[in-house]
Amino acid sequence: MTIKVFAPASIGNVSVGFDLLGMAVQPVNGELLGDVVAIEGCDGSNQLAMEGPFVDKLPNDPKDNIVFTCIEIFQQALSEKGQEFDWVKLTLEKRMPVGSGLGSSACSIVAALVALNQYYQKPFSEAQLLAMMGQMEAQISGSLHYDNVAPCFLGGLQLMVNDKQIISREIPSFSQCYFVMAYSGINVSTKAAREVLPEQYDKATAIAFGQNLATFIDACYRQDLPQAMSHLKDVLAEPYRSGLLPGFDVCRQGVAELGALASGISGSGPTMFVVTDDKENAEQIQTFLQENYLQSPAGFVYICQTDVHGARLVC
Ligand SMILES: Nc1ncnc2c1ncn2[C@@H]1O[C@H](COP(=O)(O)OP(=O)(O)OP(=O)(O)O)[C@@H](O)[C@H]1O
Ligand SMILES: N[C@@H](CCO)C(=O)O
Repeated sequence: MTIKVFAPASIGNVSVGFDLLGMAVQPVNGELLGDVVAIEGCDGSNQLAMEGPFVDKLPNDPKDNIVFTCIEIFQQALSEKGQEFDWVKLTLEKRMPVGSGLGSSACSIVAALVALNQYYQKPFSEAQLLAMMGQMEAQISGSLHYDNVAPCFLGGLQLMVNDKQIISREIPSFSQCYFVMAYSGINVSTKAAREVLPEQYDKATAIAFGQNLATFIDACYRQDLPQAMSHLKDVLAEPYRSGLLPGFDVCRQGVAELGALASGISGSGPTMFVVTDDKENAEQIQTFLQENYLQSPAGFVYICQTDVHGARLVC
């Protein structure tokens, strides 16, 4: 029997929590914004097939795909537990553009590891799986950060905590909000977008960062939308990354004039996210971004809300 797992797109950083905060999103029109991985048993050796709208952006050799590495590390972990295993064939439906800021590699990693855990009868706990997901993401982006894999796996708004047993805790999000996600259609590598950041920050920036994050989290717990939105500011990455994103500053100004509550870079970009609590306003913002932010035919704009489910089995 074939098992199929879907893993959703996510907003890394959510402006205030560089590497520490992430939120899963789902389009309100019901489309699947994320990757799907199917798994079944096979003979001889492990296999990976690839399909989907963004398959041409992946490495040609399946062995260079992060999903193949997921199979290898998962089976190695099974061996270390003394558990025998059979060979598997995975099929990756690559629905997410690579280097998009939507957690594209995280979607593949999470869908693959959840599918493997399901196929092999759940040998690993949620925390063990999340640790493996972080390890895989670090291999791709060059640094360990969970702000895409954790929300993609667990759903909702997730805050990374410095505790290996837990790794991530869910924070109450704003279920009334719409997140307009505009992928401009260009590729921004996470590694490159990390290299433009300074090694050190000054005291005023450190204080502003701490205040924004703490105030935002407090507002989430009190469901105080105005306070949350007035502090949704990125003082660490956005000042250095906005130059990599053609049209970002102009569009930011444009959506503010349309009444957006806040906006920012999703992960390392180029996707921009815009927050509003009004559906009609979300539609206006969607049209504006379609007309002004897209740089290539590969771009798209979705109106999303928080995805509270995370990775899940699909038919
Ligand atoms: N299944 C996969 N999905 C995405 N990228 C993959 C996959 N397998 C291998 N790669 C490679 O990993 C790298 C991913 O780069 P990067 O981390 O910048 O992208 P990303 O994860 O798509 O970014 P983002 O999190 O901003 O969406 C690319 O070089 C890509 O070829
Ligand atoms: N927190 C990571 C997310 C990458 O998508 C970064 O901003 O580099």
